Amino acid sequence: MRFHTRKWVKPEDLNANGTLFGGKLLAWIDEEAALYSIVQLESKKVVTKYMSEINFMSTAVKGDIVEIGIEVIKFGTTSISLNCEVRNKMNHESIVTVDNIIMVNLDDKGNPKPHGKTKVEFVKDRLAKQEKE
Ligand SMILES: CCCCCCCCCCCCCCCC(=O)SCCNC(=O)CCNC(=O)[C@H](O)C(C)(C)COP(=O)(O)OP(=O)(O)OC[C@H]1O[C@@H](n2cnc3c(N)ncnc32)[C@H](O)[C@@H]1OP(=O)(O)O
Repeated sequence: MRFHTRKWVKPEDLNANGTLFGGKLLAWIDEEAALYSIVQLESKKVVTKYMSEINFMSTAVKGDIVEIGIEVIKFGTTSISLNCEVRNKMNHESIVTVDNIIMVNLDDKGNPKPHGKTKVEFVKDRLAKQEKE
């Protein structure tokens, strides 16, 4: 799994117990899944369709640095299925895992649209290919 994004836990991210608010963490995960899908599918019209069970394993406190990892489980026809883990950057303790996030590529009318992708691509490879052409 690649951990692309780091977040710093700030006072405004805390719940009444002084630990990282779960809703904030889910917003970070949703944004990360959307960004990852937009890059992979080369489409700006991507929505979250489904999130599986969310397992909170440990917490984070003010000042902690957390990192968000995403990996592709499957490229579907209009969808992409992702797996996500958020962990403490310094000790790699797992904070939350989401086994299955389904993101769907949409057309201009908001209907599912085939994305044509079958494997993970890297932007640097796409750019190198464009340069050769
Ligand atoms: C110039 C300015 C540019 C700005 C540029 C900025 C861009 C920055 C944008 C950021 C964007 C952020 C986005 C954040 C993420 C949200 O917050 S998105 C908001 C929350 N989500 C929504 O509102 C979605 C609401 N749902 C829907 O609109 C409809 O359900 C959908 C998504 C169109 C799907 O419709 P549907 O009839 O269920 O479609 P269906 O054909 O049955 O299924 C489609 C695919 O999903 C799969 N699927 C459906 N249900 C399930 C399920 N329960 N389990 C597994 N798979 C499922 C199907 O298997 C199918 O996959 P494929 O086999 O085709 O691969």
